[in-house]
Amino acid sequence: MPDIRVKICGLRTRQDVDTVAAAGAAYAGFVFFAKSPRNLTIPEARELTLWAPDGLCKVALVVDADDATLDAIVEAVPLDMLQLHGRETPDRVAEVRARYGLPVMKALGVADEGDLAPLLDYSLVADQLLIDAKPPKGAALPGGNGITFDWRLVAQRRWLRPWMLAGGLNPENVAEAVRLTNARQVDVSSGVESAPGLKDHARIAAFVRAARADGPPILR
Ligand SMILES: O=C(O)c1ccccc1NCC(=O)[C@H](O)[C@H](O)COP(=O)(O)O
Repeated sequence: MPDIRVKICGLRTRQDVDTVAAAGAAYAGFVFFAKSPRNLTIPEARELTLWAPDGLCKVALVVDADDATLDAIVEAVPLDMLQLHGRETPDRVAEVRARYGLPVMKALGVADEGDLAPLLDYSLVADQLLIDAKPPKGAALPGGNGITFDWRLVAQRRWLRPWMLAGGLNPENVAEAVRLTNARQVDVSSGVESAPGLKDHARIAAFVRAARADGPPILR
């Protein structure tokens, strides 16, 4: 079975970064969204991304960020990818990609079949797609809410670009999610936390093992 690539999102400390790298995750996500318990300032993110080892893909997550905000982030923080997690249009995705010369992953929320249609348009302009659960009405955060969607909607699906499954994944359910959907990449945030914004290092290691082994998690 080909390797499953794992993204752990919402890292806030050097220990988080070390744990993610040691566990063998491929991507580390850093959140720039003031309302999030995982939010980082630009200097904090710079410090963590400089600390991160080579080979770990450093992803900045933004929500409907304007050029000035993105300019400030990209100027100060060494990054490998931008994740757009708001209502960015396909044109805006293309604009961001061209302006910064960085790969762009566009996140889209899914609750039912009708939410899948826009994925085609975005797959023409983004480098990757992140298929997440749609946030509940009135939610403060567009992601990181720890809720799943019906994985059968994306089971065995392919788009023009690589895609990543997200939304309510955790060490206990990720193997089943991978088995059912055939996702080759998975993303998690709250499912590896002990409290909002506080990463649980044992759960990070268990998540990566479970995602890759397609078997039950071993929590040590
Ligand atoms: O994680 C956040 O706080 C966040 C805030 C604003 C926009 C997006 C956010 N997270 C995006 C992610 O990539 C999460 O990993 C993804 O939504 C899955 O989260 P979870 O269901 O908690 O695993």
